[in-house]
Amino acid sequence: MIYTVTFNPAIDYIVNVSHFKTGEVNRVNSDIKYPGGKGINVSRVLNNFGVDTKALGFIGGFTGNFIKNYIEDEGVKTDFINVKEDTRINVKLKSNEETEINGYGPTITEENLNSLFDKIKKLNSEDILVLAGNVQKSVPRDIYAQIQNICIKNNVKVVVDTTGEALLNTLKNKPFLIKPNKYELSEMLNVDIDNMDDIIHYAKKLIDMGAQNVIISMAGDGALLICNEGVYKATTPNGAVKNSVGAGDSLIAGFLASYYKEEDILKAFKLSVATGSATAFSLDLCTKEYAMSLINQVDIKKIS
Ligand SMILES: Nc1ncnc2c1ncn2[C@@H]1O[C@H](COP(=O)(O)OP(=O)(O)OP(=O)(O)O)[C@@H](O)[C@H]1O
Ligand SMILES: O=P(O)(O)OC[C@@]1(O)O[C@H](CO)[C@@H](O)[C@@H]1O
Repeated sequence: MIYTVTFNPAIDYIVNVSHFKTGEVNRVNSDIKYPGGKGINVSRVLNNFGVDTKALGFIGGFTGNFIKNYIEDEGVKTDFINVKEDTRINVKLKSNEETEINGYGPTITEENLNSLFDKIKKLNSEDILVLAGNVQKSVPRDIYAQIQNICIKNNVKVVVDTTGEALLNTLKNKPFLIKPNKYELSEMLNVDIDNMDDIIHYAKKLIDMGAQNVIISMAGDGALLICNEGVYKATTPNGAVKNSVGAGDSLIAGFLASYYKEEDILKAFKLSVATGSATAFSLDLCTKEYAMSLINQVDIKKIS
């Protein structure tokens, strides 16, 4: 089973406004609410691919119930821990530019954390765990590293998709896969990144620091994979972007959907990029059929 943990789920409130202006009343052309949060997105796409997945994490209030009911109706298994405050609402404003306002999220208590640890202790070597998204300020900065320590004892592969210090803290525990985008790479290592050579150089540093496989996603410019066999670059398919929210999460889901069945890193990389793009070209997260229809447009080259 592929488990995901989302510490800070969200309702993604997507609003389309033509020519958004600050300081004025703007009327929306259309709006829609989706269950969101990075781990939840990974589970939703895995479920679309027919892969058995369970979403863990913390939800609260009417917003939390919306998420739970929506994804359970789609067929995603859930085992959330209820918290006292409401799950956040993240505003994704589509206008001439894309603007995001991500909420703070509910407080997580020590008791909440212990309940999560108890659930994670039950995973075994057949399972993969995805730790994805931002963790609230009430949670220790090394929480993902603490969870990895439980997983190491039970031989559970761990994928980490977060940023900054929280991600750096996990490297010593050898995560199976991490996926910073190029801006997150520059921010986490506190370096300027100007070109592809810089991206490769610093992505290799993440391998030296402990990551087993690193994907650097580069939106419309594709993605890089750094693994035992070398460095690979993937092109993206052509298409019109409708909503890129969750493209990175879809990339991880596509990777795992393939890897879980075939254990072939390069095949998994190919499907991952097709899946990320399929979501970028969709309003909601992508379907399996759409991702598969794009896979032949993904060209992978070994570049070192
Ligand atoms: N404009 C685009 N055209 C084609 N594919 C795209 C585009 N934007 C994203 N993708 C696909 O999605 C993948 C992930 O995108 P991106 O690098 O934006 O991830 P991210 O920053 O983690 O995204 P998010 O946080 O919004 O989920 C890319 O590697 C690519 O396959
Ligand atoms: O605030 P975080 O946890 O970093 O990101 C949360 C979020 O922006 O990530 C997902 C897209 O990747 C959205 O569904 C969600 O709103």
